[in-house]
Amino acid sequence: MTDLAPVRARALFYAHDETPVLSGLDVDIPAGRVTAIIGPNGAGKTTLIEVLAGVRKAGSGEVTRDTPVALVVQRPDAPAELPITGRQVVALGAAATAGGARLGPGGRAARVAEAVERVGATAFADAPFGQLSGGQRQRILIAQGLAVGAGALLLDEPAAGLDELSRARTRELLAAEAARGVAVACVTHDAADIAVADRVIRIEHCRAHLRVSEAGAR
Ligand SMILES: Nc1ncnc2c1ncn2[C@@H]1O[C@H](COP(=O)(O)OP(=O)(O)OP(=O)(O)O)[C@@H](O)[C@H]1O
Repeated sequence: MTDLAPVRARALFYAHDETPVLSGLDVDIPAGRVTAIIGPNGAGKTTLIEVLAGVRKAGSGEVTRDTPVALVVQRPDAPAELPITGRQVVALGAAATAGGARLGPGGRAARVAEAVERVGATAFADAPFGQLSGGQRQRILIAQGLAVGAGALLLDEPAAGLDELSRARTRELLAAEAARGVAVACVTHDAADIAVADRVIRIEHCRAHLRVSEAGAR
């Protein structure tokens, strides 16, 4: 018998206004695996990941989260004068973690520094977030997700805007998180991300067509 996935949805239905986007989906995001969520533009991938993370409420069906979930959103525009550094954005992730308060200021700072280092952002982390390039902001957001230390890490196109080195580094990071038992799901259009994913969920036609293939690579 297989363990229940810590993040899962059953008979999931979601509509934007009156338009059904997700209809009757059963989705598992298992621990220790990287699940790629793929499909054409407008298929409902972002909607799915936001419903799984709990930032959107399912219209009907059941969404279960047995673990805290960190969501890495697509990089936002940010005004250049926004008074927050990249490192402070990452610190919001460390503060959000279940054990964040117990860590204390030194522990949280160390966790932030580690996450910043893992995404290769040390050189620019202390610049204002709004003055970073799009790819640099994206890397800061990935670091924020890592700093949460949640049992599930859901990412919406983390590779968008990243150079090749940063894409490869992100793939390695996600595999490392899965290797330590995190349930990882990643919306992506990147062929290399899909090739190395343990599982692939394909969403098509804006609704219920769902295919899961298990690579079983790990
Ligand atoms: N806030 C919204 N209000 C109304 N419709 C929306 C909203 N957000 C998304 N939609 C619609 O829901 C559908 C799914 O959008 P979603 O962003 O989930 O797709 P996606 O698969 O992530 O697309 P992409 O690959 O282009 O990022 C699309 O038809 C889109 O137009």
